[in-house]
Amino acid sequence: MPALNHNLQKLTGIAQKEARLGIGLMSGTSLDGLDIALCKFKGSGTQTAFELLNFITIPYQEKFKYEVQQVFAKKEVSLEKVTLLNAYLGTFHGELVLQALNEWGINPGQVDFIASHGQTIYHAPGHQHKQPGYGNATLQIGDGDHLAVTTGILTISDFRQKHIAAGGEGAPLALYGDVLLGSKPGEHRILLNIGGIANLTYLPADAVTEVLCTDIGPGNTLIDAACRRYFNQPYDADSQIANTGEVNQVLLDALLDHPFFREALPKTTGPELFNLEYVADAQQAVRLFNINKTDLVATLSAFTGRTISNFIRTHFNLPGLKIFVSGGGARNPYIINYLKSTLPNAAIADTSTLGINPDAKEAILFALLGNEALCGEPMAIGKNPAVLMGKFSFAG
Ligand SMILES: Nc1ncnc2c1ncn2[C@@H]1O[C@H](COP(=O)(O)OP(=O)(O)OP(=O)(O)O)[C@@H](O)[C@H]1O
Ligand SMILES: CC(=O)N[C@H]1[C@@H]2OC[C@@H](O2)[C@@H](O)[C@@H]1O[C@H](C)C(=O)O
Repeated sequence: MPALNHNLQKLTGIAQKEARLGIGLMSGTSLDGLDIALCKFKGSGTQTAFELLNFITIPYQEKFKYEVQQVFAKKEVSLEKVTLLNAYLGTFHGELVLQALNEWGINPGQVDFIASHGQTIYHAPGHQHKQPGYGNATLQIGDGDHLAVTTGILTISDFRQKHIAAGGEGAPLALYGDVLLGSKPGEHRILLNIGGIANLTYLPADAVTEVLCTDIGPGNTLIDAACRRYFNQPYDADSQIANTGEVNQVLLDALLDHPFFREALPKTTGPELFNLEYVADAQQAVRLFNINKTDLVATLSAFTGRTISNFIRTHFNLPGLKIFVSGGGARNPYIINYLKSTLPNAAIADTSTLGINPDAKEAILFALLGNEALCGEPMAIGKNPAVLMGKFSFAG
């Protein structure tokens, strides 16, 4: 039998190791920076033992954010810019990984794999694009080959395509990590992530078949967009703006009146739908042409709170429900207080009470998916695609 080439030999060696060091990378819809989580794994699937060794978010510079925004969540963009950014981002993320490893005093040679989400620039589930003849689609850029060659580390990337190929919408992938890291027999749990978009995984006390993972609607994306446009701030730090505004009930009702909220579950969305045009359309529908901008931020914050609490009350009105929050929205007091006051029967805490750093959770998820791609088996969870995801890029 011919010998395996050096890449396949190395790959097999990593998959068969007793313990693996993996880096998970997440660059979310908020475009705030690159989350880098260095994790140690033993085993896979339900036998996974995992430890977060280091975590950092390296913030993006304004110039870089501006470049990505040119091609982000827009129907028409420069194809040249997409092509340039696809390569640039892969190399850039690789450089940020090297920077983080240097700060942590770790030699890249010690790391077995990188699992990279890339940057979503367009998410197009069928219910949103409505183009006849086309199915669900999504596009993440930041090619894995560039990461692998820049760092010298085996890289696994582009996780969402397999999920779509196997019948999903390409998101949320949180499901696979949440089941492994967050389930507890005997407890009804919700793992709620409030990033640009809010999503949750419902983990019932016993039946894995009833696990549900879905996007809910906007998380911080509309609040951030209004803060950028009207206050020249990237976000509403500690809800300082929302807390001084008044919620406009008429606008809030108009924002809530959209077919997305009536779509079958599970469903996904993104800033392609939830953007300032969505807000302008809602204003138009109720002929509210002038609104004080502080009240607008309060109303958008209430919109996020209301969609999340409506969703949880409608689908999981259970005694003893425990909700664990992650993502930047866990640090938005307006949203968290809104949830606490409208879901009085649920215990709400952030995921640190589970030993999961709330800012690191999504980067950990991708590290975990990378570990599964290397040595796991497809997991059947309810009706979700039972597939291993990710494409392999070798350094040499
Ligand atoms: N102190 C704070 N006060 C209010 N909001 C905050 C605070 N810190 C972070 N945020 C919010 O969290 C956002 C970043 O969240 P996160 O990093 O979870 O998003 P993301 O990973 O890009 O999103 P997604 O999960 O949708 O891809 C910021 O843009 C801001 O809206
Ligand atoms: C297409 C895409 O990038 N979706 C993200 C986004 O951010 C939150 C929400 O929308 C979620 O569906 C998803 O990310 C997480 C990591 C997921 O797939 O679980």
